[in-house]
Amino acid sequence: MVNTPEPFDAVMVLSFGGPEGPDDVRPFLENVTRGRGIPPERLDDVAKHYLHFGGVSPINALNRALIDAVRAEFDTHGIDLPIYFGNRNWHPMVEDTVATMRDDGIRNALVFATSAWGGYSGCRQYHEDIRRAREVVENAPDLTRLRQFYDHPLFLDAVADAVRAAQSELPADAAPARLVFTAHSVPTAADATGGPPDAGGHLYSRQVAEAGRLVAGALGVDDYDLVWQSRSGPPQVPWLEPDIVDHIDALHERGVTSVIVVPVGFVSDHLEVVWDLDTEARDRAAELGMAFVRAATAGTDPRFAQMVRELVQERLGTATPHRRGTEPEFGVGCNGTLCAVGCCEPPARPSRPTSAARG
Ligand SMILES: CC1=C(CCC(=O)O)c2cc3nc(cc4[nH]c(cc5[nH]c(cc1n2)c(C)c5CCC(=O)O)c(CCC(=O)O)c4C)C(CCC(=O)O)=C3C
Ligand SMILES: [Fe+2]
Repeated sequence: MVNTPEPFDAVMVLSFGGPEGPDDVRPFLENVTRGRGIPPERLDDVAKHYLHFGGVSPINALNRALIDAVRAEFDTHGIDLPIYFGNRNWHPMVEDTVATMRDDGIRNALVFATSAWGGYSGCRQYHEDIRRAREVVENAPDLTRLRQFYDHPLFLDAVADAVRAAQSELPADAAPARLVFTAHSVPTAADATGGPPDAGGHLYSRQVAEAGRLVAGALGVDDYDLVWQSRSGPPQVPWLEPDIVDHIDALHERGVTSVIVVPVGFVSDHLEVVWDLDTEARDRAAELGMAFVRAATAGTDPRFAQMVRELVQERLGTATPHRRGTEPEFGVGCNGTLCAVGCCEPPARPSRPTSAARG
């Protein structure tokens, strides 16, 4: 008997997860930072950011809206696959979702992870989530991750249009705005090991840089900045810099009076965007008398759901892959298999400082 592979029979949207009420905040943060050497002071701080918004991160609602939009895309394109939702750090947890899929008779699903990027946090960790869920769920379906999409034209076009919209929101008398792309910082050691061992490293920061370059190019801008945000971890551990807030200071010192911040590193307006940019960075710009507009994220643009549909169609063999970048693109894997042995190796975790060491 010929062993033909089973057809794909479902799609799972796999994301980070976020709290949906004040009581969720602490247990959510414990899940995120388990064993990661994040100082307790940082956690207290981040908890305050969440509690400032009633303990609700926008991320789950945004993912549910994305799933509705992808459902509509599937329906108009005759793609008859159910869509499931699972998270790494908060309910619906990926383990529970995979159990539900198994109970529904799903055998071979595609997985759309909501990060565009390679690297440990954006890519490998989603493979680890898939592997962990399949380990705890007996008779779990096969789960094949879709590719990284940092340079997908529909993603880049959505970001470019968000910048155009931001430009039109600037006060009429503002000077032409400096374009500043921003993405989540990661430890420089983690960035260095990003990608397969023989591919030169720094996959995450290279892809972010290329996405920024492609968006700026589409806008005809050749002088812009790329900065980082939302660093955590102990201060002695180096993370990608400069930080967005420090960069606003630096721009002010150089006489820049108007800025558009483009959170290209984030697919939707989750907490790092609404706190670190819309609160901290915006307040600093206001103190300095700078005009400040934050461009929208791509996740709610209809093109983003179209892109998810296209990525699925690529795997169904009904669409050709579209991409604009030249950086290598990885991320595909079945059942938690990495792109290559040792791909995106996490750095050694710094141990938590003891209370004695903290004084
Ligand atoms: C590269 C990257 C992305 C983009 C790729 C992707 O989208 O996956 C991302 C996304 C996100 N990060 C998020 C939240 C958090 N990240 C943390 C901590 C960390 N992030 C890191 C990196 C990234 N993170 C790293 C290296 C750490 C240090 C600890 C560790 O090595 O893992 C912490 C702990 C507290 C803190 O220190 O801030 C929180 C609460 C949320 C949800 C927000 C919401 O609730 O709306 C989202 C989408
Ligand atoms: Fe994060």
